[in-house]
Amino acid sequence: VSCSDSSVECTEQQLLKVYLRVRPFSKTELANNESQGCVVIENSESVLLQAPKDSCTMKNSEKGIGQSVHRFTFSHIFGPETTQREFFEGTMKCIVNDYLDGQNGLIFTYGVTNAGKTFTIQVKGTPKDGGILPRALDVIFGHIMGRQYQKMDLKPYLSSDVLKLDCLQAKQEELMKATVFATVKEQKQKRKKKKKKTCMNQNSLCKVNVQYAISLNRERGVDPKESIKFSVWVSFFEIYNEYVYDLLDALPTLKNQKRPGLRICEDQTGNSYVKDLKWINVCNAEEACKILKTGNKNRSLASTKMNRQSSRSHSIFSIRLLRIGDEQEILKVSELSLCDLAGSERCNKSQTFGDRLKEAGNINNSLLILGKCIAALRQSQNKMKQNYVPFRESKLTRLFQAFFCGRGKACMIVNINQCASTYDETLHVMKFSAVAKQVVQTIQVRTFDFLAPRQLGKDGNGKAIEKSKVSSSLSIDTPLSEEEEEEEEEEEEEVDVTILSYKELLCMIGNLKERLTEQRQNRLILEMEIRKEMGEAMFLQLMETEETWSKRLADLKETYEDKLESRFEMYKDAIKRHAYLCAMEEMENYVPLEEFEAEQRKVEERDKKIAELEAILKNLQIADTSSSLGSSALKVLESSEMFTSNAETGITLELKNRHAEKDQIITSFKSKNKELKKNLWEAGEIYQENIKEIERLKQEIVQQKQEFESLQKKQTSRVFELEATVAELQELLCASRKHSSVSEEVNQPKPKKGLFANLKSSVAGTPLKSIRQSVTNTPTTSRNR
Ligand SMILES: Nc1ncnc2c1ncn2[C@@H]1O[C@H](COP(=O)(O)OP(=O)(O)OP(=O)(O)O)[C@@H](O)[C@H]1O
Repeated sequence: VSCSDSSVECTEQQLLKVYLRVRPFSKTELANNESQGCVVIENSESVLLQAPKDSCTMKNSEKGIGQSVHRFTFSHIFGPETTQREFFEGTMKCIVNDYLDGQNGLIFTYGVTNAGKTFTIQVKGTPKDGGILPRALDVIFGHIMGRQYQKMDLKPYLSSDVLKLDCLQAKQEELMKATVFATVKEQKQKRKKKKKKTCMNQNSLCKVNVQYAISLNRERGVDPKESIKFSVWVSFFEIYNEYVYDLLDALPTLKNQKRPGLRICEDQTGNSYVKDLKWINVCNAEEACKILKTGNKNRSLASTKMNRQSSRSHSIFSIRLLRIGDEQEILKVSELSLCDLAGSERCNKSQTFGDRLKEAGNINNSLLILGKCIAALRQSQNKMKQNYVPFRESKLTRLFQAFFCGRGKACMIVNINQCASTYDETLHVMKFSAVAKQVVQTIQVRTFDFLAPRQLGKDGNGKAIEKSKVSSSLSIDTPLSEEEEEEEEEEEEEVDVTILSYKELLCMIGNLKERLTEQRQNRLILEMEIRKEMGEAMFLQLMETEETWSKRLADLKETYEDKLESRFEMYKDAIKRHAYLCAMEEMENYVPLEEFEAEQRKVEERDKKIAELEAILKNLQIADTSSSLGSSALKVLESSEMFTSNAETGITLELKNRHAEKDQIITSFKSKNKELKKNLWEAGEIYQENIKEIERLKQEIVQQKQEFESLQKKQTSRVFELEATVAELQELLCASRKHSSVSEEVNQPKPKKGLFANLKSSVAGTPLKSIRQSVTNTPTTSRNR
């Protein structure tokens, strides 16, 4: 603790208290095998988180990214068996005590949906087992018991001031309170039976808690006869989709009517407050609980996959305690705020769509900014220099800003469940809280004189109050249209200038200028940090996406492979069937390769024989041989045909045997078959040609025979002619010889004359022997003749 002036200001530095509460398993969770030993509480300050098999963390650690086991330390850890009372005493006692001494306090619960945040703060379940809020109320009212300020003319105003109300305004306050309670009554009448039971429970709870409060007061050494009076005021609002709504405003009855949104402003001290928020004066814990109930009724709840009654907004219940002196002077105003943050679940896990998706986006965004603020606060401590803290980026952090900047004590309650299915989210929450735990808070210890609240109204700025009241009534009664709301948002000034004097305005401008320069300087650093953070977040997201896609890819590959395989089998069968049918159809024409080759050889042989035949036929002189050759060629052809038909029967058998094993050969055989057919056709052609040739040769033989015979006849007739000529010549010769012998005897030989004389000389020139020889060359038959 460091004090600059002990009577005026003291500052205290302490680490932000972060408590962990582990929720027990529900029956359904146990049945769903959610209990996989993910959360192991080592001792009251340390917990071990072990990644279950199917979590992203485990998969990443298997890839070498990150670890599967994480250890976290907290200010205190409360196990699943911890009762509500034990939890309250372990966490809230100190804060509530400080609050009663005039210190501000903020408690916020953080955790995934269904982790027990609302259970921890409020009265979910049985009323006997109330959370920290009803218990804190009991302690507060126990503390001020018998010392309550009975009137309603001193009302909290702005962030920490008090407004002095006149009679009429005080009456209006009473009326407003009655209106709020009337809605509870209406509800009560509807469920009379249930109400009786609840009231009894609440009464019994109150009795128990009042006794408990008295004992606490005794512990704290409170004097019940102290002259100071107390006035307690409560408010309850929610931040839903970055809009602030008063939960004590009745919900619009008309369907298209919009809920009036409230604005966050800053007063002259720079502290944020919700403008026009309803503050209700409560006399006891029961009344405060009624307010809580009314607000809960108007709260944005929805049934998500993970929680049937999930809070979709951040709700803040605030209790302002006015310490009033003997002369109605305000000595102190302290505020205790309990914030039930919406679940920090991820969209895919909770299967959010439409409105739920938008809500989740806004919830995650404001929680992200809260995380950024906490990280920035921690960094500025480490670097020992002022760091830009983005408080103003979300409504939630704007309201929390004062608590982190010394206006009071903040404490964080981290709620987790032990379910394996939400492990990754739980780990994220734990990492967030690990950063938060390192934040050092600088708390201004408020002494009696320090920052005494301003009392406005009767002796203060009456004009400002009037204005405020007018705007308040306007804001509450007239719902703004969407455009108007947007316009207002744009025009919105952070400070409610209506309450400031000219000097204050100048001062504020100066402050703003300073802040602007500071912010400009910090902007570059912030940008770098954001880039880094974004990079890290994107890397993680990319890793997750890659993993999901690679998994999907593998699955797809597998299914396609299966499909392809089955389709391939199908096609194979179809081809087999088709080939079989084709083969059956073409069975008669089918000739195996060996047979085809044998046939080819035969065709070649036949060609040879035909060639020989042709050679023989050319020799026209040997007619008999040629005719016999022709017949033998015919026989050869006939035998080849017979051979082919025999081969065909063999082929059919062969095909049947081979068909099953050699599907692939079918195609090649088909082509060969075609070739064979072609060859056979060619062979047939040749065969036909040969037959024609043989016919032609036969005709030629007959023709030549005829010519030969006619030639023979001509020769014979020629021989006869020659023989006749010879006979004539012989006669002539004889006659000439006789004549020559007579003339020799009588006269001198006479000279040769005319044809006869020439013939005689030629016969005399040609020896008789050669003539006879030519005659002997003629056939014997003709010679005989
Ligand atoms: N410590 C506990 N002991 C027994 N039951 C618990 C405890 N904490 C929570 N539960 C039960 O768990 C369920 C979820 O709790 P709760 O609604 O408080 O979660 P939440 O974190 O507020 O969820 P959301 O963020 O969605 O509003 C409730 O049924 C509640 O009764």
